[in-house]
This record gives sequence, structure tokens and C-alpha cells, in this order.
Amino acid sequence: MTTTSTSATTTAAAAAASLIELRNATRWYGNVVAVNDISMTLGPGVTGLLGPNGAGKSTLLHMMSGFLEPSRGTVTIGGAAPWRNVEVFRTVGLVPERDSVYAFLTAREFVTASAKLHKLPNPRAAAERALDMVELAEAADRPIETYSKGMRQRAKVAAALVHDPRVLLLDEPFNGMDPRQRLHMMDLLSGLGQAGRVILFSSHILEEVERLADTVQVVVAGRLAASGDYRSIRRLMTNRPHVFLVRTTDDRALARALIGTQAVQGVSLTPGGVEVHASDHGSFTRQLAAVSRDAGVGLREVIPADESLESVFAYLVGA
Ligand SMILES: Nc1ncnc2c1ncn2[C@@H]1O[C@H](COP(=O)(O)OP(=O)(O)OP(=O)(O)O)[C@@H](O)[C@H]1O
Repeated sequence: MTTTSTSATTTAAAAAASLIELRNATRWYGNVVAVNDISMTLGPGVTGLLGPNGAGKSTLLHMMSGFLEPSRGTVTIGGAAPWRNVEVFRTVGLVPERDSVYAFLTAREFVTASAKLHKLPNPRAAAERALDMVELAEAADRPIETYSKGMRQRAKVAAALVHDPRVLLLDEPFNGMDPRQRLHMMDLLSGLGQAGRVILFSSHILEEVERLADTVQVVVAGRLAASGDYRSIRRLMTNRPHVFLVRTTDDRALARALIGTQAVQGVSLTPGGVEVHASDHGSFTRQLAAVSRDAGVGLREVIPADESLESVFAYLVGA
């Protein structure tokens, strides 16, 4: 009984020590407000930080890892502010978006250098452990410049994990990877999440987040647009009205036929074709073929006009 409550206390204490908390965190660069009044709490497991380019994801990660000071509000990890705080630095690993690595080094040299930077008592052993974790031990004596993109990413993850941090922050870790490399990285991150680490990775690709993250934080134009369970956010995104431009052999006839179709909210004739506002992506695309056939209209092209991630995000923030 005592043992159980002691271990429960230990687990709770470990979770509290790695909790990331943002309270009204704001960061500007000159006139540019990169992060605007964001509050969130992140705990153990894998969280996706989703947003279009320029949304403020890197700025958020850099504030969490202590490389940037918030202009206003607070960012804490385990209750302490990371900005220029060596104690917090010891509990956090950052995998930056760019390859900020001397490519002539081998992965073993690079990861060992990271271990030395952290003043670990046994840098070589720590480097071996980290290289094993990312399954790079066999190739670790080759210069990083001979690596594939996926291997280079894994070398960066090993360097970030070398001091066994409770928190791992990754900026676009899947960029440029092929599907096999992606799967490998996903397995690695989900294993770390299951082991109780706080994993936060940024991405502008919905599918990556869908496959990996338990929870999602969506940022748009520096603001938090949605947060929580992925599925409910996804539903919100897919239930929004969809706009299509349909080019046909007889636009006017198709427009007439579409009015009153269940999945269609509005139709307008434009010089480029029929602009359709559909309530549901799936049922509209399924109904369109039958409706046009019945109307004797040939379909030339169906262009989803608002499928960019930016438009999905804009919908989420009600812009
Ligand atoms: N050092 C800087 N000086 C001035 N503006 C900056 C600086 N760094 C970022 N910004 C601006 O802050 C905003 C947020 O940038 P940030 O890099 O955090 O976004 P992001 O979501 O990570 O985008 P990306 O996916 O393109 O890296 C952008 O408008 C960007 O141009």
C-alpha cells in the first residue's frame, strides 16, 4: 500500500515536473506579432502543433525550449521559466527544423558532442544509448553528409535525447522524409510518448498529426484556433462548407440541376464555371456525377476551391 502510494506520488511528481504551461504567451519581432496571447497546458504523450506556414509554431517551440523570451505572458516547464534557465535546459530536448549540424561529423561524434555540452558524466555511454534509441548505432560512424534525410533527422533526435530529457520538442520532424522514414519516426515518437515523455511536434500536414498525435493544438496567425482531441477538431474541419468550381459542357443546366440537391447550399454561375457551396465534401462529390448525368451535362473539371490548409484554418478561426 505504501509502495503503491509512493510510486503514485513519484509518477505525479514526474508528470508535474514536465508539464508545459503557457499563460497568455505572446512574442513579437518588431511589428510582427508571431505568437498572440496563447494559453495551453501540455502533459505526457504526443501532441501535434498544427498550423500553416508562418503561424507561429517555431516561435512557440523556441519559447518553450528557452531560446526565446516571451514578450508578454509566461511559458513554464515544470513550473520554471525556460528562458536562459540551465535547469530547464537539462530537462528539454529540441530538434530544430533546419540541419544545424556540421555534416562532416559522424553521428556518433555529433551526439557525443551534445552529451558533452550537457556535461554528462559518461558522454560516450549516453551517446550510445541515444543512438540505439533511434536505431542509428550501426551507421553511427559514417559522416552525417552521407545520410538520407530520415537518418539526419534521427541523428538530430538522438542529439536531443542524449541527456534523457522529459520533454522533447520537434520542429517539422517529417519534412522531406519518404513514407518509410516517416513511419519509422512516428514509431519512435509514439514509443517515447507511451513511455511518459512529453512530446510536442509541429507540422503543417493534417495527416501526420492525425496518425501520431493524441491531442492537437492548432495555431493560426499567432493565435490558438482549436485544441484538444484530434477527432473532434477533424470533424469541425470536415463539416465546414466546401467550395468547388465545376466546369461542364452546360454550366447553366448543371446549376439548375444542383439547386435543391441535398448536399448543396448554394450555386452561382461564374465566368470560370459553376461555383458550388456544398455542406459536405463526401456526399457532394458522390452526388455530382449522378446529377450531371441525369441533366445530360458533361463534367469537364471539378476543382475544390478552398481545400488549402490555410482555408481550413481560416474557417476554424472564423476568418
Ligand atoms: N526573427 C524573426 N524576425 C522577424 N519576424 C519573424 C522572425 N521569426 C519569425 N518571424 C515571423 O513570425 C511569424 C511566425 O513565424 P514562425 O516561424 O514562428 O512560424 P511557423 O508556424 O513556424 O512557420 P513555418 O512553418 O513557416 O516555419 C511569421 O510571420 C514570421 O515571418
